[in-house]
Amino acid sequence: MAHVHTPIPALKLNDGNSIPVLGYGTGTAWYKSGDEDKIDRNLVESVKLAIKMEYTHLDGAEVYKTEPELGLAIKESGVSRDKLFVTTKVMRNIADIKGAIKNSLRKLQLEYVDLYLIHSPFFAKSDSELQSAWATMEEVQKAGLAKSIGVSNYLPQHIEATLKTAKVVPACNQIEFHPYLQHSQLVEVHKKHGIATVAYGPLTAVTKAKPGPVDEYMASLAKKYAVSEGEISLRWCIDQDVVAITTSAKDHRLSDYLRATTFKLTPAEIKKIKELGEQKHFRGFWQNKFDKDDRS
Ligand SMILES: NC(=O)c1ccc[n+]([C@@H]2O[C@H](COP(=O)([O-])OP(=O)(O)OC[C@H]3O[C@@H](n4cnc5c(N)ncnc54)[C@H](O)[C@@H]3O)[C@@H](O)[C@H]2O)c1
Ligand SMILES: OCCc1c[nH]c2ccccc12
Repeated sequence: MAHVHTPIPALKLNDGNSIPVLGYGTGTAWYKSGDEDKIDRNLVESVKLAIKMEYTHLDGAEVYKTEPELGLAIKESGVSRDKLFVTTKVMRNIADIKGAIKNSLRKLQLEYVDLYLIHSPFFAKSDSELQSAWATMEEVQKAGLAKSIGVSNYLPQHIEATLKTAKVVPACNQIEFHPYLQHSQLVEVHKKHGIATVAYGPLTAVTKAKPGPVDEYMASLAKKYAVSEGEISLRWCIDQDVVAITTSAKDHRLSDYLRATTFKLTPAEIKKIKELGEQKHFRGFWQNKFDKDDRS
């Protein structure tokens, strides 16, 4: 297990804060379907190992029920709070965002999170519900409970509706993003407003959607850079200024992923993956919420 000690670089957000370009997620491989109070020590130890490996960006959510483990790992790591970038999200308690963040902070044993996200727009039956939820997010930021505020799983129409009344532009939109779901229209909207794109499921093309048109090319790039196809996938995000959130319950994968910070793809390579990826459409999350063919 080769440890790579290149610090993970950060991207500047529109509010002046910085977000590390590679994050460790506690959804997917880790979320708990059972009792939130029953601590998963494997997760605590995995987060501590990640922090030791110099991952600083940790992604949680109230619905993953993993905030207690994140909090314990941060505490037991002994790393100072200001060296870490902690995200959590609100979904179940969207009707009481202030109560939700206070509850999350209590479980995380933290005074503030670096980034607080509305987990999805699907709670809203009207634009005004999106707008009033966002106004409450702004209050949460003002109160110092979250350094940055953003959204997740928003489509262009949700962003435009939110921006009509927003005082603060969302710092980011965390979305499923990989060669088979490039959201080109949405990413254009992000760029226009200075909203950072944060990718979840960045490995999807090589872990869940094979066989596909990028397979052969990804394999050739993995050989060229002496990394795995997964790290090519992460680098493909990072080289487009897209923050990548990945995870694994396997220690060796966490260390392998860090190789994504040690090389760069050429503009031609980025473009070729883009073009090959456009030949296939695949969505791994929230299939019941998005229109089957919606690639925006
Ligand atoms: N906002 C949202 O709605 C939302 C949705 C999904 C995920 N997320 C966040 O993003 C994080 C990462 O999401 P993800 O897990 O889909 O990301 P990912 O695409 O990086 O996949 C990681 C998974 O792939 C597995 N993997 C890695 N290499 C592999 C290989 N060679 N072969 C087979 N499997 C391999 C890992 O063990 C891990 O389980 C989540 O933990 C969560 O924090 C957010
Ligand atoms: O963010 C990941 C997608 C998601 C939505 N609701 C959940 C509940 C438990 C685990 C993951 C999710």
